[in-house]
Amino acid sequence: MSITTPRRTRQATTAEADLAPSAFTAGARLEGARRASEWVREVAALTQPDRIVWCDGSAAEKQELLDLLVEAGTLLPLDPERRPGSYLARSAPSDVARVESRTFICSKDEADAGPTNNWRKPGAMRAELREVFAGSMRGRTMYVVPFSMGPVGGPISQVGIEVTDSPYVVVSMGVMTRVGREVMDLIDAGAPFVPAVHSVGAPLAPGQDDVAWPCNDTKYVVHFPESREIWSYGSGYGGNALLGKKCFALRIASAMARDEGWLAEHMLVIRVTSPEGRRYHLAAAFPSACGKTNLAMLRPTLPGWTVETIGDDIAWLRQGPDGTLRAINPEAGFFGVAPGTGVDTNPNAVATFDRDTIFTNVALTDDGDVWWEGLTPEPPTHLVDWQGQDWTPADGADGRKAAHPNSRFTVAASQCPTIADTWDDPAGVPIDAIVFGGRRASNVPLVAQAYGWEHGVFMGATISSEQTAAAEGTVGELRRDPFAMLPFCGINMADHWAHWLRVGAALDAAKRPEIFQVNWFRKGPDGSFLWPGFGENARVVAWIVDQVDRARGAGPSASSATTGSAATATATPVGRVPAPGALDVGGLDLPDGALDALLDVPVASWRAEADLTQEFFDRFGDRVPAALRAELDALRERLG
Ligand SMILES: Nc1nc2c(ncn2[C@@H]2O[C@H](COP(=O)(O)OP(=O)(O)OP(=O)(O)O)[C@@H](O)[C@H]2O)c(=O)[nH]1
Ligand SMILES: O=C([O-])CC(=O)C(=O)O
Ligand SMILES: [Mn+2]
Repeated sequence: MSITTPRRTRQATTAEADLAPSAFTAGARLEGARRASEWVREVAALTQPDRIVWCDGSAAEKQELLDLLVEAGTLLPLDPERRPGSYLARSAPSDVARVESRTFICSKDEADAGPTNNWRKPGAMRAELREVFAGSMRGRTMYVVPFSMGPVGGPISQVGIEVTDSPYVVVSMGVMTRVGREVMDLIDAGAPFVPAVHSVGAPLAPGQDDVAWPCNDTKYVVHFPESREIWSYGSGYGGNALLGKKCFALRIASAMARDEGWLAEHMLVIRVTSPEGRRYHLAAAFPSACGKTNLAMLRPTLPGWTVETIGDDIAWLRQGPDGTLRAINPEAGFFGVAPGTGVDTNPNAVATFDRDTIFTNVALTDDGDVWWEGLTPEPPTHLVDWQGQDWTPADGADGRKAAHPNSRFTVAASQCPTIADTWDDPAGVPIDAIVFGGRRASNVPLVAQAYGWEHGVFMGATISSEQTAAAEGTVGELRRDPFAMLPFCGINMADHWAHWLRVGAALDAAKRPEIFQVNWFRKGPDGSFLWPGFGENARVVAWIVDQVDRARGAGPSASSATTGSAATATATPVGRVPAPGALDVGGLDLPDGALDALLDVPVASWRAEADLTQEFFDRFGDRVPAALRAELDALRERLG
């Protein structure tokens, strides 16, 4: 099979090159096959690729592209005995994470982007893009990738087309989304699609040799929320270049969701089964590199409990015909953080990427396998690091990492041993609890339950977290990351909160999810984590679902009764935390006083935090919903 579908394979002609790039004046969502090929022609006229290839998402096409990438030096095949069907990519050292300073929301009205986004006037941005994209694909092939976010044709799903000059992006999109003819058939039949243009921004002059990881120092990740368009330039890195993921499924989708009454969130989704066989679904929002993939693949240490994976990064939620809030995972793969992912912390992830995986910016072992900090307790005696340099444990002792802190694995969700049989149900799964989290060394308790939907939205709106390596910037710096959506919200963040209040109000109280906040990252005075985390987080999950049962009057579960506690929760100013004895810590080797320290709500620092919340809210002026201002007042009252 060829990587081209003959009907659509075509050379860009001079006549096309003369066409005015009217894609830049798109006002409404593009519809239908004619508009798809017209749009592709317009982009080609602007970017001037040597060749246009329409992708069909087949296995043969994938293999052809992989072979091409190996030949180009972008991918290094790993040892087929140790890691069948797997490859290592080393990016340019400057192209390793999302570029938030170069990410733009170009709504017509600046206030619709809000103070947390970089806004540019759409017209001015279009002019700028026209310049950088002009001829940007010269000497390269432009691939046309029709993709679906969510099961193809599902009631919560959406389709898009990404054109890209990066075969690495094509292969990755094939793992992360559903690519293929069925998607093109939907578009041919008139389904509206999100047009997404990507170029690495490295045109080749005739005869010029390519580099292994073409990219450009100038980068743009641009969204036009009203016309639902995406333009990305200069980067090959996941979150900047796989446009179905953050750009579409979060930034564009958050605008669609606001207009259409649903939710697009940076959330994992899991199915939890208690020892009595009761089933629950949790959706949890943590900022980048704060534990979503790990919670999504949790292997419970509590006997009798099961956790199954629905999604690890993005959820689309919508009220279903039965009145429950239903969630789908719009993705088809995982683009997971490698460092810290090991046999001890996340054995399910390790089993997932045992084959058919693309690793980016990890280290290479002498026997043709991969390694990174945390994969095994001890590093091999020799490695080639993520930049292709020799590395020994002595370098590690000097603080030189073998793998980039934001190195990643790209792998199909279907390979996960704990994937739920409902993970790709087009109708989604009914959500019982929503969890917000962040990386906080102090103040924020291990777990707290909101006093109601509005308080829960307040919790989500006020999350702060220490910055990680997933984006450029200073790692460890504390920043507000409301709903874990700070870098991903395509609308004014305060409007996102108002939208959550509306969605909650429209749900039947008996079916409305309970809202919680968690923090796996609280530290003791010696700077080490107080909570063991990972599989032990099942203990917190068990308390959460027991609280859900109680809120619904379903009565305590037998498993919670074994902890022998009548009152399961204690009211604190920030929410209900587990009452003494209510959190099952049996068999856990916690240091003396650790549990009290984990659940402590220090009033003085929370008063200071409330003042900071007021300052934060003030940045959004009168767009902050009155209900959230009232929640801040109520918090201050509880703090005394
Ligand atoms: N201490 C501790 N670390 C954790 C825990 N869960 C995850 N981590 C670490 O946090 C880092 C990121 O975890 P992930 O689960 O990949 O983060 P994510 O939220 O899926 O990140 P994105 O893909 O960037 O959105 C890894 O190094 C993990 O090992 C936990 O419970 N405790
Ligand atoms: O999008 C990416 O590059 C990876 C990711 O999940 C995040 O940063 O939250
Ligand atoms: Mn993410």
